[in-house]
Amino acid sequence: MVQVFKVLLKSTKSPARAHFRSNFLDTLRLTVRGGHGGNGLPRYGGVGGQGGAVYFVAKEGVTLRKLAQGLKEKRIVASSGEDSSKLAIFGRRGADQRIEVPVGVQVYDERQQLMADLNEEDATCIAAGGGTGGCTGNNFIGRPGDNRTVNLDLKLIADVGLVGFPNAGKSTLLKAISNAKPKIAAYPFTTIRPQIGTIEYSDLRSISVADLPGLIEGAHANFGMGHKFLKHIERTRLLLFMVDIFGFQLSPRHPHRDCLTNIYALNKELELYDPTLLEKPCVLLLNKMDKDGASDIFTRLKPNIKDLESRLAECPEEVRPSRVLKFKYILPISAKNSARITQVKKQLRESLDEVAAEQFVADGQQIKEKLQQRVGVIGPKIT
Ligand SMILES: Nc1nc2c(ncn2[C@@H]2O[C@H](COP(=O)(O)OP(=O)(O)OP(=O)(O)O)[C@@H](O)[C@H]2O)c(=O)[nH]1
Repeated sequence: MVQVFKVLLKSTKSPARAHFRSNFLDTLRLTVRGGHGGNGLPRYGGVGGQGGAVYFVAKEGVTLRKLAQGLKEKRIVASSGEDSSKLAIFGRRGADQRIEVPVGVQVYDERQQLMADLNEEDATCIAAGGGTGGCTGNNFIGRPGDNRTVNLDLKLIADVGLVGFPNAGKSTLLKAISNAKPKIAAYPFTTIRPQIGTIEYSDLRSISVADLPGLIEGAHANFGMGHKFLKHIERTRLLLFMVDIFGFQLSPRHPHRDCLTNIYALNKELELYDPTLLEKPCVLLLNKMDKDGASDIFTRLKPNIKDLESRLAECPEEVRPSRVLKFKYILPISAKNSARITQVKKQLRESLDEVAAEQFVADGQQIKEKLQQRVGVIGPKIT
């Protein structure tokens, strides 16, 4: 009987669902409390030890999932400071709680105010300070430490953010240009977590590319996974758009959109998420050029893709952006056959170098302006 139940219960578990379960965790909510300050000793003027603090340190290789699994509970409390005593007039400080978090985590308090942006290795943030020890200022009664709920929000850091609708061939491209091993299948939503691949060049230069899945038309209205993964795009320096040259249809209930309309739709989704993203430099890849008829479509649409304003009026209103993208490069490729992949790598590198050069000039100008403001008109002349 037990065996029968076991079999029956097992059979209710759909194998397909297991595939959709993602191990990726990019937000984590924790309660943190600094240690209580130790009491002072009024008779001897003894000072209680300060409570320990809870602090976060950014470390490569740490993931939020590992962190969550490593914690016994989602409440982290630092130790209290020691009371002052005749033997130890100055009470010992309570032990801190050091929590390692992934690089790229932003720490928000309960009011959703940003407390810290831990975007480089060893960046540190005190999440909850310890209470002060008892002393003359507080009648020798130790104070409680900070107590708050914090949200850890991970935003991946990559040089290039790869965006496109499902089934465009993003995973295939990532596999062809980098060391990543994403899952590839002929149905949409195969990729259910952001993947990062690294492109290695012969001169040891490397560029990281993040495949940001789940973007669909209407994601801004929380369709599908909504904009869950789009936040990761904020920290990329270059956007790499990918569309299927034959267009895309999300489901039989949705209209089939041709390649140009899909570019407008991607443009619109980004605009709705954050209009400043449209200012990022971007490159467009038109994929599946190996298939029959692809070259004709490309020849026909190329002038319109180069100048997206030209056919904007014909674009269906629901996917029409108010500001169009301007691509640095437009490349027809076949990710599957690795056709023009070397050129993609080359263009990505060149585009990033251009971005870095522009940033360098902009930073220089900013420093100059700041210096000029500081020295004013009577200071030394800054050229
Ligand atoms: N003919 C052809 N098929 C391709 C090409 N690139 C990808 N495909 C196929 O298109 C399908 C989808 O490819 P994926 O790489 O999984 O697409 P994706 O954009 O990562 O899809 P999601 O995981 O749903 O976001 C697969 O069947 C691929 O084999 C190409 O250049 N030519």
